[in-house]
Amino acid sequence: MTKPTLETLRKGIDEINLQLLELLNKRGEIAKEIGKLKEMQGTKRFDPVRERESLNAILAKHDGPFEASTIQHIFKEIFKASLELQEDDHSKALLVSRKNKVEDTIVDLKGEKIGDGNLNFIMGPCAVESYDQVRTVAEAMKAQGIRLLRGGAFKPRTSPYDFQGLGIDGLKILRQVADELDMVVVSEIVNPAHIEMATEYVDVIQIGARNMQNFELLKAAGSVDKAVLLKRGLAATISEFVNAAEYVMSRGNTNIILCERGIRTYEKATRNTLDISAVPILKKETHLPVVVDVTHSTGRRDLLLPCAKAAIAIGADAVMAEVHPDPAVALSDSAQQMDIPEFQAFIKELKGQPAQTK
Ligand SMILES: C=C(O[C@@H]1C=C(C(=O)O)C=C[C@H]1O)C(=O)O
Repeated sequence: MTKPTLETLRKGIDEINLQLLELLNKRGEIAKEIGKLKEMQGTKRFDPVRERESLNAILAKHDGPFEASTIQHIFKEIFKASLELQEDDHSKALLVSRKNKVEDTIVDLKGEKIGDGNLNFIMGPCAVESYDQVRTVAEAMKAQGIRLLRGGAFKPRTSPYDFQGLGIDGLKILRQVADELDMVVVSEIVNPAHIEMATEYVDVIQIGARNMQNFELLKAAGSVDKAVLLKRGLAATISEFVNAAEYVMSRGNTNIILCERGIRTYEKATRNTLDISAVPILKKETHLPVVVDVTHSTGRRDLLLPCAKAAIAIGADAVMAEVHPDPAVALSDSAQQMDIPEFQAFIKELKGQPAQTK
């Protein structure tokens, strides 16, 4: 008897591959038929009891050379794929997904559009400290044609002993200044019970990175008629981020702006690592506008401009950054806020950028 050669052995494998392929597809067709029957009967597609019985029957007949656990794993994958075949594509696509809506969502904030192909800016102090502080920054913004005014009134700080924000008084200051100068208020809300109250003062409810998976807050924000700016969590994957946006949209609120604000990595040179590739991924997978917060992602004033340029070049709909009349004495984030001359130079430089390619 001649020993089989590598070539003949591989030929055997090739034939089996094709048999497996044919059998898998035959099995898939049957699973689809079963799916239709279940649809008609109104029964659940996933049937763990049936899967357990099938696995037991398979394992009872199993006799090497693979480990039983390996066989179980392979068949479980087949069951899972069969189950997916039974679910129709539309019911699986998220509301925020491009599969569900091909056109870009444009969020219109009192005439300021985000997501219409033109670059916009969301600027303002990290935290609202006083009327004069907000008014000074807002006037400087207005002079540059920027109307989207951000400012924190409820500040989720890492330390409970750091400045926690002025709360409702801070929202009132923002509203007053915005009304005086015809601007739009973007401010973070941290408590689901505050959402209703906030709608009186803010035009955009910001959900901060630390609350990206605060599902009760997401649901509350999804239930009101106010735009939501949702920041990516510090350690959230893109899929988790997209699902957080889905929580908001599932409650009926379609005015959502996504914000990439850097993620936590091992790198210490910046406060967070700006995940710039998240921008085109989010734009491809969802129909929502995407903003890049260059302040929190970098935590460094010297990196604001280059990172904003990168954000614009890669297709961000808006750039978010913080401005304070005197950053050195700011009650929060003093190392990363721009003063007013720096802000003016920043905008001048960015407005000279070539138009983004879409
Ligand atoms: C095909 C069915 O639907 C699902 C898929 C299964 C499979 O691929 O074997 C088993 C049970 C269900 O979770 C079925 O119910 O028989």
